[in-house]
Amino acid sequence: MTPLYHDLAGETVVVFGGGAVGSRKARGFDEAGRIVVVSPEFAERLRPLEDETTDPDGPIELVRAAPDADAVAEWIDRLNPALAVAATDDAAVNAAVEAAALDRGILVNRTDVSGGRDPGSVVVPATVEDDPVTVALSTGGTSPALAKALRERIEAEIAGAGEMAALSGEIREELKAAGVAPEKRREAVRRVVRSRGVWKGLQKGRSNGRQEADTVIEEVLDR
Ligand SMILES: C[C@@]1(CC(=O)O)c2cc3[nH]c(cc4nc(cc5[nH]c(cc(n2)[C@H]1CCC(=O)O)[C@@](C)(CC(=O)O)[C@@H]5CCC(=O)O)C(CC(=O)O)=C4CCC(=O)O)c(CCC(=O)O)c3CC(=O)O
Ligand SMILES: NC(=O)C1=CN([C@@H]2O[C@H](COP(=O)(O)OP(=O)(O)OC[C@H]3O[C@@H](n4cnc5c(N)ncnc54)[C@H](O)[C@@H]3O)[C@@H](O)[C@H]2O)C=CC1
Repeated sequence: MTPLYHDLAGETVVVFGGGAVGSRKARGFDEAGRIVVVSPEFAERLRPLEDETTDPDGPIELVRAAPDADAVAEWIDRLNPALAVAATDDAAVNAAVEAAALDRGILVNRTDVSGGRDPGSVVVPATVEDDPVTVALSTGGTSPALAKALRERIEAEIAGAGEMAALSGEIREELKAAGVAPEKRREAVRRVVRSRGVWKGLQKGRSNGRQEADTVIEEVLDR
C-alpha cells in the first residue's frame, strides 16, 4: 500500500452507517467541506447536545435512512462525494457501497474487510497531528489495534513538531530570500530540525527557539 495525503477541502464525504465505527471515521474527515452520515440510527457521539445550535466538530450532516444494497448507488449519485465510507453492519450494503463507488471512480473505504483491495479502495490510517505536522500509520490492514497502540506512542514523540515546522519553515524562507547558497541553506535547515537546543528552546517559547536556531545557523554560515 502506498500512503498519500488527500486534500478533502471543499469535497463531500458520505459515510453509510452511523455506529461506533462510522462515527469515528466521520469525525476523522473534519477537513472535508461536507460530511454526510446516512444511517437509521446514530451513535451518541454524532448526536449534537440538546442545547447546541451548531455542531462544534464541523459540518457533519445526519440523514436518517437505511438504503438497501440496490438504493446505495442513487445516494452516491445524489451526493456526488469524493470518498464513500462503507461502515454499516450489513455486509451486502457495504459491498454495494464499494461497487457503486468503484464504478464511478470515487474513492471508497470499506471498514469491514482488511485484504483484497481494488485500486480506488483506501484504508484509514491511525493519525497523530501537531498542526501542520501529521503522522499516518497503517499496518497494511493486518492489525488495526497495533496501529492504535503505535499512534499512542508517537503522540508523545511528535509533541512540539508543529512549532518546529513553523520555525524551520520560516528560516527556510528567510535564507532563500537572503540569497544564501543552496548547500549552506539546506545544511542550516537540516541542523536546526535536529538540534536538541532548538527543540528545548521551543518548549519555553517561540523566541527562545528562534535564538537557539540563530546560533546554529551562524555556525553553519560562518564556516
Ligand atoms: C483495514 C481497515 C479499514 C479501514 O477501516 O480503513 C480496518 C479494518 C478493520 N478494523 C477492525 C477492528 C478494529 N479497528 C480498530 C481501530 C482502528 N482501525 C483503523 C483502521 C482500519 N481498520 C483499516 C486498517 C488500518 C491499518 O492498516 O492498520 C484505525 C487505525 C483508523 C480509524 O478507524 O480511525 C483505528 C485506530 C484509530 C486510532 O485509535 O488511532 C480496533 C481497535 C479498537 O477498537 O480499540 C479494532 C479492534 C481490534 C482488532 O480487531 O484489531 C476490523 C475487525 C472488525 C470485526 O472484528 O468485526 C476490521 C475489518 C477486518 O479486519 O476484516
Ligand atoms: N474498520 C474499523 O476500524 C472497524 C470495523 N469494524 C466493522 O465495521 C462495521 C460496523 O461496526 P460498528 O460501527 O461497531 O457497528 P454498529 O452496529 O455500532 O453500527 C452499524 C451502523 O450501521 C447502521 N446501518 C445498518 N444498516 C444500514 C443501512 N442499510 N444503511 C445505513 N446504515 C445502516 C446501523 O443502524 C448502525 O448505526 C462492522 O461490520 C464491523 O465488522 C468494527 C470495528 C472496527
